[in-house]
This record gives sequence, C-alpha cells and structure tokens, in this order.
Amino acid sequence: MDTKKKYNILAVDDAKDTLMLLEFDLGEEGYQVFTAESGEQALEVLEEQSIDLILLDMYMPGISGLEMLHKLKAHPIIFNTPVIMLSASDDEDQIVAALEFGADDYVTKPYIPKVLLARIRTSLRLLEKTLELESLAKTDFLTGIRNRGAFEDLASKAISQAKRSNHPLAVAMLDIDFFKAVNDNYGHDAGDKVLVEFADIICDCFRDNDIIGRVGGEEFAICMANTSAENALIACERLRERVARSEIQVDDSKDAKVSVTVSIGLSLGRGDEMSLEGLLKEADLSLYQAKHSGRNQVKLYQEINAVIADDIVDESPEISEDEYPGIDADIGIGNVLGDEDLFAEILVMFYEDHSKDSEKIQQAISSDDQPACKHLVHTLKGVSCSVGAMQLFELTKALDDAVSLEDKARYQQLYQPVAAELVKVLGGIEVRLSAQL
Ligand SMILES: Nc1nc2c(ncn2[C@@H]2O[C@H](COP(=O)(O)OP(=O)(O)OP(=O)(O)O)[C@@H](O)[C@H]2O)c(=O)[nH]1
Repeated sequence: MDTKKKYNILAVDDAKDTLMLLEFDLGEEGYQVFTAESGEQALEVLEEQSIDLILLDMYMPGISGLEMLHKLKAHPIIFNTPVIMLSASDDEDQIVAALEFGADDYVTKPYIPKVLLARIRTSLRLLEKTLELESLAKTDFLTGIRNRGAFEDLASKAISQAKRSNHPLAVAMLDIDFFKAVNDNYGHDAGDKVLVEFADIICDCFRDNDIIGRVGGEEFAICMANTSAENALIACERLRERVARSEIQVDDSKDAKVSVTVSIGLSLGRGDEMSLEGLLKEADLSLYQAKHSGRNQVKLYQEINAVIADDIVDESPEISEDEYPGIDADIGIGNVLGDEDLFAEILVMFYEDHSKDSEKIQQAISSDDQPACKHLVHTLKGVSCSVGAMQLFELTKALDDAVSLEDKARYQQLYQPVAAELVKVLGGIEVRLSAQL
C-alpha cells in the first residue's frame, strides 16, 4: 500500500451518527472521507469523485446495500473499487450473500476502529496489487508504452466513440527501417535501446490523448481520435523528420550513435463503416507502400491494393543480376562474415530445405491453412535474406504481409512471382555450387 497517497473513502450509511464516527476515525488515520446517506446519494458522489474504497451499509431505505453492491460491481469503471459491507447484522447467510455479491469484506457494527482500519488497509493493499498487475498486463515490458492488447482495447473504444460523435479519426502503423541491420551491426541490446528511444520520440511528438502502442517487434501503432487527414499527416511527417534527425546513443563506452528512419502508413476513419481491423489493415498496406517506395516516408491509404503486386513484379530494385541468377553472393558471404565455405554449406541447406517450397506454399494456400502458409513464407523470407536472394526476400516479405493480413486476393497475386523467383534462385545456387567444384 502506498503510504504517502491520500486515499478517498466513501462511507454510505443512512445513520448520521455512524457517518460522523467514520469521518472521525478514518480522518484521524489520514483518509479523505466522503459521506452519503443513501445509495442514490452515493452514486452522485461516485460520479464526481475518484473513490478508492467504499464502506457500504447493508440496510438502507431506497437502494439497499446489496442492490447498491450489485450496481457497483457491474459498473465498467468502479467495479474494481473495494467495497467493505458494514452492518449491524451478523447473520451468517447475510455475510455469505454479501461476499458472493462481490463485497471484499464484511464488518459488523458497532465496529472496532482498529479492526476496521486494519481491514481497510488490507483492502487497499490488494487494490494496489490488482492495479499494478493490470498495468503490467497492458504495458510493453521494453518501452513502457501500451502493448498490442492495450492498444487494441483503447483504440476500439476510441473508434466507437468517433462513430457515435461522427468525428474524424486516423490510425498510423510505423515500422523502423532496416532494423535488422541495427541488431546485426550493433547487437540486440543496442537494438533494444533504439526501440526504447524510438518509443520516447513517438510519445514526445504526439498528443497525450493519442493512443500509442508497440504492436510488434519494431512495429508501433498510433490511433489519433478527433484528427483530420491533414493534421494526422502533419503529425506523422513531424515524427518521421524527428526520427531521421535523431542520433541514438546505444553504447556509453564507445560513444556509438545510431540513426534510423521510419516508414509510416496512415489510414483514415470514415463514418459508420470504420473498424479497428479495417483501419489497421489499410494502414499496414500504406506502410507496405511506404517501404516499397524507398522507406523513410509517410503514405496515406488510397486504393493501392491492385497496384502493389504489379509494382513488385515490374519493379527492378537495386539488386543486380550477377552471374548467379537470383542470389547476390557478396551479401550472402557478408552475412557469414566472409566465410565462403560456410556460405556454400548454407546454399546447400537452402537448396535441400526449400526447393519444394513453391508446391508446399501453394498447397497451404489452396487448403486455406493460414498457419502453415505463414510458417512457410516467413521461413523462406528469413533464409532468402541469409543467402543474399534479395529479390526473393522482397517478394516473400510482401507475401508474408499478405498472409498475415489474410488478404487472399493479394497472396494469390503474389504467389506466382515468388514461385518464379524461387526457381531462379535455385538455378543460381546450382550455378554457384558447380562453379566451386
Ligand atoms: N533488439 C530487438 N530487436 C527486435 C525486437 N523485436 C524484433 N526485433 C528485430 O527486428 C528485426 C525486424 O527485421 P525485418 O522484419 O526483417 O525488417 P527490417 O530489417 O526492419 O527491414 P524493413 O522493415 O524492410 O525496413 C528483426 O531482426 C527482429 O529480430 C526487440 O524486441 N529487440
């Protein structure tokens, strides 16, 4: 129990003398005491005051103690507030009924002050523990901001509210660019520091009532209630610039500073039809477009679905077509710190483990086995990067996103280019391996 905190206690009793006694005994102990002579009055006090604990008389005219208890425990906000029943009755059935209705404790009147005070302290201690656990369950352990569950919970409420009031709302998805390289070059601890600092920068750039959460490893989301498209774009652009300008100190001794950039996808709530799922999906698609257009930029959701697959297939990124089709041996060898023999072993493993992936993915898609599909595509994405098959990496990353979003139309479009690129990579590996013999 927080001994410095001044707790607010509401005493509800139709007997004025009991209320006076409670005010005196509890006031002496440092509690701020509010009083109500009926259930109706108590509800009014609860509307206006933040109350930490309620002492509730069992028998009162109007709303009875048990009815009141029922109302309190069904209330969306007050339900956690501890309630100690106070009653002249020591009838066992009454005590059991009160506890089963959700009372936290039961004290008979006339009460013994030091016993009542001890029971109040116990209830408040339990309340603190409950609040602490609730807060832990909602917080991302690394950055201290909301975790995915808490973000979704609050954002859903903000969306319902925006629908009721017909106010605009925007959702942004953020992903640090090339974050894997930060981990690879500076170590995982440095990566963690970047994530912490990045979360601080977001909190600094957005309003207190914007809902900010870490929704994945290096992915963050922001729900901006009551925000127009223009203002949401301005806020995201401000964040993008601020991140790009920042130098994050990741190692005290070596004076190592890391700069990162962020890609941001933004979607806008539109009247009655908006849902968190829909907005996150649109923001994710725009984020994908931001990544694909060169990263370090903000993209607003437009009808981009159809464009994406074509873009990827038509585009010839900076990946050079070298003598081993589909693989960039320099990148692959670089990934294993220049060890060419190890790289050759990895190529063999890739060949053995992934040459049938096209068929396996197609089978998972046609049997609608999303977990299997996700696993196959995700694994292929990771190993493509390891062997320097960067075009295959880009394509499987897009397919991976589509599978995660369960966007069937997109993964039907993306499957063919992935399969074709895999054939090319397998051919490239054959050439490379035979050249080494
Ligand atoms: N240090 C650290 N790294 C994490 C954490 N969660 C995820 N990651 C890393 O984040 C990286 C994400 O990499 P990718 O999804 O390949 O993407 P990227 O390198 O950021 O590249 P783009 O998103 O395409 O710009 C992986 O290396 C993960 O291991 C974390 O809590 N701490």
